[in-house]
Amino acid sequence: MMMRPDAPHVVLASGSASRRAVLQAAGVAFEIATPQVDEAAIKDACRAEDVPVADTALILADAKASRIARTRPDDLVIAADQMLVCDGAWYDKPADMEAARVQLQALRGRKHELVSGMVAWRGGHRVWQDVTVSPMEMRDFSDEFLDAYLALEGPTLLGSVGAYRLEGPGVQLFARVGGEHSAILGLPLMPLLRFLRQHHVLLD
Ligand SMILES: Nc1nc2c(ncn2[C@H]2C[C@H](O)[C@@H](COP(=O)(O)OP(=O)(O)OP(=O)(O)O)O2)c(=O)[nH]1
Repeated sequence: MMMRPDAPHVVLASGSASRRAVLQAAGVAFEIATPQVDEAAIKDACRAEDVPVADTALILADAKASRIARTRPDDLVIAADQMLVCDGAWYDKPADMEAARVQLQALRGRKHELVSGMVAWRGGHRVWQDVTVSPMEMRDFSDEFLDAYLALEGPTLLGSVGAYRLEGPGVQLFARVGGEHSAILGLPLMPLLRFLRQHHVLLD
């Protein structure tokens, strides 16, 4: 690992397999803790109060980090939340495969943004935050292509805010993608690794 010997204990407050895989592959040593947060209720409240999407992502990330940080004041707790916005409408992880089909049909041939909010908490408060926006554009794929994609990927798509996975055959859904690959998968590494070096976690 690329960790400093005096690094604080790092906790990823997430139940996301994608985030865990991205951080692990980056050579960061961390523990996983899965926060119990009613994200839908927070999202609904933010939508009702016209909270901007970037602020909503940070509010959700804070909710996850603070739940775990409360009992771990000395650890560095990292959390993230990713929102999908298309022409002002917010999309969420699909409830089932039919919802995944409907969502992909709504996004095809159009541009959308993935808005990732990340926070770090230590000593009972937020010590860092970042918002990264990934511009995405789906091609106008056929229903035949969509049927084949849904059959191939199956329920793995239900864990993704876009009802797609960019890695693997999901890349065929797109006309163009923008920004870091890791940001699309839910954990923007460039800003996070910069912070971890500044916070004396990773070797500089
Ligand atoms: N494998 C994969 N996952 C993706 C992709 N795009 C988005 N995701 C996943 C990453 C996150 O797990 C999820 C975004 O939803 P959330 O930010 O609410 O996170 P989630 O509830 O899954 O986990 P967490 O809140 O961190 O416990 O979508 C992709 O292209 N590939």
